[in-house]
Amino acid sequence: MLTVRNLSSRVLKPASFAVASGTCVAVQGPSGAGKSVLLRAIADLDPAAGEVALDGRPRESMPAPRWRRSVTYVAAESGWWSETVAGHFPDPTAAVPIFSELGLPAAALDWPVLRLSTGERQRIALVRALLLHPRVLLLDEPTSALDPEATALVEARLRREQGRGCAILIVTHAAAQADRLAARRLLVEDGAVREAA
Ligand SMILES: Nc1ncnc2c1ncn2[C@@H]1O[C@H](COP(=O)(O)OP(=O)(O)OP(=O)(O)O)[C@@H](O)[C@H]1O
Repeated sequence: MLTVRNLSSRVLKPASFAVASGTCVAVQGPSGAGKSVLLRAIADLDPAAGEVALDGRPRESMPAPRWRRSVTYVAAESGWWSETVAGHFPDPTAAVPIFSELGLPAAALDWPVLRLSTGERQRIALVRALLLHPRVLLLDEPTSALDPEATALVEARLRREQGRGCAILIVTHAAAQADRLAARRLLVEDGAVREAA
């Protein structure tokens, strides 16, 4: 269970909600409303006041890198620090089965990052996060550049993550995707977060 209480920042108005293990919550709202800011604040990537806890354990009780491995943020545009795809994986062979699940060929490990399409980047960034076996996935528009087939593959994988108890917060502008994946919706408007009816 991820618990957020009075989480606030320069952009974010105090937000309180919980996401149970194995459930998915869609985060929706207009462009610039604060959806990414919310996810980044939960992941402890930007300064924010308030309390965030995982299964009752406050995030202050663990080192920040450990928190971010358990509560993993996948940005809309991820960072890359190595020339090839394989350079982003401590154990590239472990990535191969998930590549396949997401419709990526194993050969993509040898590709230079520079040649990757936006949709390939999105999926490979997701693989990086999945290999951490996080307790919570914070996904920022993870399928915005994908065709319907690849989107379906990603959604199937996310359902499996839920099945193993992962809690998911997914920012999506696609109402149909929220319907398919999420049991609840959070609406972000002008930095304020509320439960959608
Ligand atoms: N570090 C920051 N300091 C000040 N303002 C910021 C910071 N980061 C983002 N903002 C602003 O906060 C607002 C919310 O940004 P955010 O990226 O969360 O929007 P969003 O809801 O994710 O939008 P989109 O759907 O377009 O991705 C924007 O006006 C943005 O310019």
